[in-house]
Amino acid sequence: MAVAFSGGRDSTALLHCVARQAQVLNRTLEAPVQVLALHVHHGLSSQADAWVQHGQTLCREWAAQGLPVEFRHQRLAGEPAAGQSIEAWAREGRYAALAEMAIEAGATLILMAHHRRDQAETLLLQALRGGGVAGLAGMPRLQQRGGNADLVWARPWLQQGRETIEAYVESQGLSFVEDESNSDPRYSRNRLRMQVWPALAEAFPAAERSLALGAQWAQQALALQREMAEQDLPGLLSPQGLHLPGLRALSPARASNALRAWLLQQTGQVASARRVTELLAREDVESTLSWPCGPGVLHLYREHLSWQPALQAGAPIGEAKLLDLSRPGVYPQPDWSGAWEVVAASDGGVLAESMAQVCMRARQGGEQFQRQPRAVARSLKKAYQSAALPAWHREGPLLLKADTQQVLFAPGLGLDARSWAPPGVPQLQLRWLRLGESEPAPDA
Ligand SMILES: Nc1ncnc2c1ncn2[C@@H]1O[C@H](COP(=O)(O)OP(=O)(O)OP(=O)(O)O)[C@@H](O)[C@H]1O
Repeated sequence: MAVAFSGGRDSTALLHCVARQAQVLNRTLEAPVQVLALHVHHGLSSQADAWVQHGQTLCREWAAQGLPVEFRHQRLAGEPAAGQSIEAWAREGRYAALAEMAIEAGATLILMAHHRRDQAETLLLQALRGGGVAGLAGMPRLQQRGGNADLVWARPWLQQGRETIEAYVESQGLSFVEDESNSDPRYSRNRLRMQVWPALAEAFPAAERSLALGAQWAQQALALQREMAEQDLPGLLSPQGLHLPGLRALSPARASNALRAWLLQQTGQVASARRVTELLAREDVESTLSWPCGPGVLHLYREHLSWQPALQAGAPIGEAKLLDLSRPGVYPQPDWSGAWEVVAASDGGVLAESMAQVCMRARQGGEQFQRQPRAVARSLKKAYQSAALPAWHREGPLLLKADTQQVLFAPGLGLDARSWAPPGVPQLQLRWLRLGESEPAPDA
């Protein structure tokens, strides 16, 4: 068993409490329980090394006093992706690191020290962001994450008042660290804690308890929503996708619920309220339409919605790869869910020898592209902007000359004019085909 141990007051109390119970249990158990204290160093605070040190020392002292506790830690590598908040990056990295440490040590249960005040704050913050039932449900007591069925995450103190934990820490004389970022007003939770909570608790003394109860009701409502979607979706799904008129035949609330559940299953992301409302209100269900949606593209075709993951420019899809495309044929590229089609032509193409050694890779930024022979090469980004190509028409890898890394072919734009062969001489035309497409992609 493991405790996610930040070194802060609450997880110090939880770790101590669990270790004491394990100590008592171990007197009667044949195979003694060892409590792992798992700490994540986010690499964000100048204090973080000292927190690791503190955790290590504390656990050693407790072990010396007979508590069955062992400290482990992991430092996060990398940094937030473009557009990702530091908080989200740290949270994701923390959960991944905790899971990795637990699995490595053979633990199947990780306890976290969130308590009733944390739950009340979560509900309030979600409400203030306009969150739906899933947000208002706050944090679950038990959960599995990332499809890993071997690991259970538990919050045993979710019904525990903050004061009780404070009293425990004091009575046991526990030392803990204070994270200076907990008073940084740039974080909404801190603003809520510092500016709103004191006034709220004074005006409504039962606020913490009542809000935590509200989260419990929302958890029930969330379970009902999920059950409803499980009942409604199978009848609406076929190999063509989700039948939009069938969906709209349901009551508005059920239709919206089923659509949101399906979009979440497909994209792994919560759909925006605007997207859901707009899809359900569409009259032109016979039209062929596509929208960027989460990490992919949502298509409407013959009354059915389907979703395809996009291979985004710059995404880490495989390594750069050297190819010989100097002969006509189809060259599947499973990493990219597509294939190169090379056909013999007498104009609009590139000389076969230029295709004997080409480099295929994702966009990295900084590439140049020339659209016309008498134009100048300019940034690929600008070329895309002026071509006003929707993102999903830019799918597929770049092809570059292997020696100079000059772009030969860009998805959606086609061949770079610097490589065009003179008309009339034998040459090759190139197309990027997406898997499952009978028609060529509009690059050609
Ligand atoms: N760096 C970390 N390493 C391990 N677990 C962590 C870390 N940060 C947070 N946790 C876990 O997530 C819970 C909630 O996180 P939160 O950021 O509210 O904690 P905190 O204020 O840093 O510390 P505490 O909850 O211990 O007072 C913690 O109680 C702990 O179980």
